[in-house]
Amino acid sequence: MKILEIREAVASIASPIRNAYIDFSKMTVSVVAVVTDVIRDGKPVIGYGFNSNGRYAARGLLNERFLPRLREAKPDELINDAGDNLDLHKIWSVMMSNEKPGGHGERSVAVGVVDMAIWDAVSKIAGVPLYQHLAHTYGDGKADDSVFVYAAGGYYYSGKDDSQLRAEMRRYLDLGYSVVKMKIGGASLDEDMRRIESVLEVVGGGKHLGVDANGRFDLETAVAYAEAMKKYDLFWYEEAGDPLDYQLQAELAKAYPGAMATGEKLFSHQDARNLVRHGGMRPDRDWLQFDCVLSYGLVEYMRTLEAIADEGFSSRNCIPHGGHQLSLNIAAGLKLGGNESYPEVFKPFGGFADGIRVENGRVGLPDAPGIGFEQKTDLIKLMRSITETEPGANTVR
Ligand SMILES: O=C([O-])CC(=O)C(=O)O
Ligand SMILES: [Mg+2]
Repeated sequence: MKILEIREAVASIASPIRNAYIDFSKMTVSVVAVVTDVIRDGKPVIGYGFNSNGRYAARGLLNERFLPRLREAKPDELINDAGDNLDLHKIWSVMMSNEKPGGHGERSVAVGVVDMAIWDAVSKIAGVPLYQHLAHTYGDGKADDSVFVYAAGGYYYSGKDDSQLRAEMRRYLDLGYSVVKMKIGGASLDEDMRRIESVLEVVGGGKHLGVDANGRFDLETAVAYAEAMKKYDLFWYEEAGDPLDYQLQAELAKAYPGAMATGEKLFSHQDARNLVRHGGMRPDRDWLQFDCVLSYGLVEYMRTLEAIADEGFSSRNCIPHGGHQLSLNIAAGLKLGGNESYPEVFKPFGGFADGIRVENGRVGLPDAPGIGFEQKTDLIKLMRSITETEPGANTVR
């Protein structure tokens, strides 16, 4: 078997929302389609991938380095020994040939997009949903039947007041979520506490609310928020300071007895290992949010899971950033603590297969081969349409 073609396109996920650091008015994602010569149900198997959200499309890196390496490789450098499927680990090494270690930058995003598409193709060729493939190949053979998901939103945008924020959170509860998340750090401390208290009235207590500062605070501000929020006993306090400031995180742990969460902007297993070694994160209560697509894909994420295990953390400590179906499959197949979900933003890239409902804060997964994109009509339609145009003509829509 072989890869016949890899198509690349860029899609817009722009919206008027804002977190404490950026607005999303120009946000884009890369989409790739890996076309194989394997026929299933009378059609060639095509794997799809996209790069989560928050880091912009990686078009230059894909076209200058990572896709040419795959196109130039001999077919047997990319397939397994039996010759009947692609080999993710070999493909990863081909993409990363002639890349120095460290300084991960955003090449990890480009590699992650391709990695997602290959996992989709591999599980379609194997004829099973990816979560089952993962449970059989790397786990204990049995995937979780459902996954904890929380509703991320609570963004700032112009003209949004507390009653709109409360109404948004009520919609999430009505959809079946039991935990919601809102942004902090984009307003004054007093204003944010008012916003938090207003949401707490709706969700019924701190255990149902996480807050996310998106890395905005210095140590003094992070601790001031910690002091002010301690009494709420929140689900978690996310990304207080700069993602690479492990000392800040460790100091915060001393001031904040509640659960902390971070890691969405760490893009390699080495960075993840540094966080759990030096960031004061506590396996008995804290959460790790590495998003595999932003961080070299699932091949690397498995190394990350090993690295955190060496420091006393379990896969159940992980609730990845990004709200995409790849992490949902990983959560079920490799037994993570859950997954993020964005019921109202980053459409159609976030969300679940059509007809799958959230119940008591948990979702099931579709029973079809692959990641489940074909079972999410709006997403597959978009990914097909932008990757089926003439090469080079694929534009942001
Ligand atoms: O606002 C963002 O960039 C997304 C984010 O942090 C999250 O989902 O945790
Ligand atoms: Mg976040």
